This record gives sequence, C-alpha cells and structure tokens, in this order.
Amino acid sequence: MYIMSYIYDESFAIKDIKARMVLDSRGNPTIQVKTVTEGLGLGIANAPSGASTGAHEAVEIRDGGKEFKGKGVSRAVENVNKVIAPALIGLDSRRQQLIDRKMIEIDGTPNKSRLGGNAIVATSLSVAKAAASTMGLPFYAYLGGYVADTLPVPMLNIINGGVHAGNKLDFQEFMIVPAGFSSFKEAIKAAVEVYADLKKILKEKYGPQAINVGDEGGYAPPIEKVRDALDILIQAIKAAGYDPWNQVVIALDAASTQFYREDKGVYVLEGTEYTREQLIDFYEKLVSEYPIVSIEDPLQEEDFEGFAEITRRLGSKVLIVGDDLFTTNPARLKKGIDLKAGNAILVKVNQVGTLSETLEVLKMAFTNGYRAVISHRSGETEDTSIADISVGVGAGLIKTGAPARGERTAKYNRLLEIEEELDNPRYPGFSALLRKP
Ligand SMILES: O=C(O)[C@@H](CO)OP(=O)(O)O
Ligand SMILES: [Mg+2]
Repeated sequence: MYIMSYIYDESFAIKDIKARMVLDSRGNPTIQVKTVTEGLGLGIANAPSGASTGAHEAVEIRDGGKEFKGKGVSRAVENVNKVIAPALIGLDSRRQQLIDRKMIEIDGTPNKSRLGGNAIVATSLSVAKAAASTMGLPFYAYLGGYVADTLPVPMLNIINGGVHAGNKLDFQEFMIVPAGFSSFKEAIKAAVEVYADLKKILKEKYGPQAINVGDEGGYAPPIEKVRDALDILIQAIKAAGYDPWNQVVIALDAASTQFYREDKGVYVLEGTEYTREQLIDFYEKLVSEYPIVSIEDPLQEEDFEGFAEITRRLGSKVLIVGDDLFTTNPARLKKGIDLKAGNAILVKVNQVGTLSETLEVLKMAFTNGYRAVISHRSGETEDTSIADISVGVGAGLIKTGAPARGERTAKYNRLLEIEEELDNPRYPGFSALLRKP
C-alpha cells in the first residue's frame, strides 16, 4: 500500500463502491454512487444532468433503446460496479487526485465517453465525501479546513425561459441576487419574499397559469420579452420591500447558444436577428437601465472573441460568466484567460467530470482574477455536494435555482445548516458590483 504524504491509516482505504439508479428532478434516471471506507466512512453522491449542455462537456452514458425512453443508466451503473470499483477498492480515499486520474486513465477518452461522465462524477464526489466522513468532518471542512467560513451569495433563478420552460422567453434564466445582506439566512429570507411577491404579481397580471414553474423552480409565465421579465422582477423586489440596486439585484443566463443560428451566424432574439455587435449593444443598454450584476453566456459557446469584446465593454460593471463557453474545462478556461474572454466562470463538477479537475479549474480562475459561480444543473437530485463545495472553496457565489422544488431547496437548506454550524460564518455579499441607478 501507498502511504506518501498521508499518515498511513487503514480506515481511509476504500472498502466498497456501489452504483445504482435513482431518478432526477425531470423524472429521468441518473446514477448514485456510495463509497464506504474501512473505517466505515460513507459518501453518497448523485450525478446531475443538464438540458442546455455545452458541446465540450463530459459525456453522459445513457442506454438508449426503449426502456426509460432511452435514458436508462444501467451501462453507467455497470461501469462503476464492474470497472471503476475494482480499480479503486483498497486505495486511500483521501488521494483524490490519484483516484480521479485513475478513472480518467481507464476511460481513455478526452470527454469521458467510455466510462461515462455521469459514472465518473458520482464516483469522484462519493469518494471525497467518504474520506470526509471517515475523518469525521463535514464535506466543506474536508475541502477547505477552518478557512472555509464563507457562505456564497446565491443567484436564484425565479423566472425560467429557454429550454427550461414552455414559454417564449429566449433568455434561459432571470435570477435575483440577494447581495446586500449580512448573513445567508437574511439573504434567503429576502429571496423567498421576492419569490412570493413575484407569484402574486404574475397571477394578477397574466392569470393563474403564469405561476406554473420551469425545471429550476422559477415561474414560467407567458412573457416573451426580456425587458418585460426584468420589469416584473424589479416590481417584485420593490413589492417585497427591498432596494433593487443595493439589496436584491439581478443576474441573467442568456444561454445564447440556444438562440444562435449557426448557419446564418446570427442570434434570433424575440423574433429579430442580431449580429454579435448588435447583441452586445442590447446587453449594454440593459446593464445601463437595470441593476444587472452578472450575465452568463451572453454569446454562443465558441465565440471567445465576442466574449473578449463584451468583457472589454461591460466587464468593469458586471460579471461576464462563461458556462457553455468554458464547460469547467481547464484548457478552455486557459484560452479564455489568454484572450481576456469573460471575467467569471460557471463551475459544474459534472461538466468536467471529476472533483480534482474542478478544483484545478477553480484554482486557475482565482489566480487569474476570475470569479467563480458554483452551479447546479437543470436536472438535479437531493444531493447537496455543491453547497459544501461552494463553502469549501470559498467561491463566494452559487447558482442553484428558485427557493422552491426540493432538489433546489436541498442546497439552500444545506447552506442554512452550514451557516449555523460555523463558529464565525461570513457573508461578504457582493458590494463590488452594486451600482447606483
Ligand atoms: O445553463 C445553465 O447554467 C444550467 C443550469 O442552470 O442549465 P443546464 O443544466 O440545463 O445546462
Ligand atoms: Mg448556463
């Protein structure tokens, strides 16, 4: 057995790894992995699943065929139980880099398509959580030690559009950001109150059908125009008694790859064609009129140059967040840094596929002055790993949906729990990006 820099302790050795199928929030099968150590530490993790996936993400393995409408995960489950588990059993669960590298090697593809990104991510996280459990530490403290004392500012997606909803909004996410508060609990309280007032306003204005929700728990009203959604958000923030420029501000995920027409090289927004330059002008106007602090994927996923241009123009005022652009991939982030494309990265563990690669991306982001938003997927489960990761790495920002639907509230509830658990919890908010009207 290896010992290396760790004090040898048999109790950290991986005793067993088992995968099984569970269901996600869209009713699709996904994979759950349980890791047990010799010291009876237990780590459980579920793979989430995206709908607006980036072209450069780690690939999920699905069975195809008739069962579960092709979405079954029995092949991915088998890959964990028959290929990954035998290779990892006996290894020290604390050696995350070695364990992740082993899986990457066995997989042997650049996008994890042989073993499956879903199989690998659930295993990677479950091993880390098993090591934490063996140590008797909460996962965030295992990752960050006692330095991990900072709760993230949440970005709560309360109006859903794009491929996450059955309405005609082209932008995918309209988020509220309770930035101007002194604790996470107060921030969540404000978000919940705005969410409740939004419901009332939408119902009055558009009728009861307007309060049906999308994949991430935000309302999916029959609104078609970006400005109408923004106006109603401002109305709800004010109705709840908060200042939309200083307390509860706004973030967007345009997810623009979804309304980009590659054949013509234009964006089709609200029925009108926009060139890249025209779309940047549109964002610039929005930023000058509304308390927007962050825009994710304003341009399509291959447009590093466009990202550099919009960052040059708006980056001193707002976060320009690369999600589909970077896909939590170190090589793509490096390219972004070199070109000054974006000033923030959306971080989804399952986009790259392992915890250690995720930590590598985060380190690269922070050392190069990029902000990082730890993020859920539109298809989620009750797994709360990302809440712990956001605190563990001190990310300062998390995006995990509306304050409704169990798979979203699980993360917020975990953060509330962490805030109570910490001796000296901090909630620095987001003052750097608050502006005057
Ligand atoms: O685009 C996004 O940021 C995510 C999460 O909100 O959506 P999906 O998981 O569908 O990629
Ligand atoms: Mg996105």
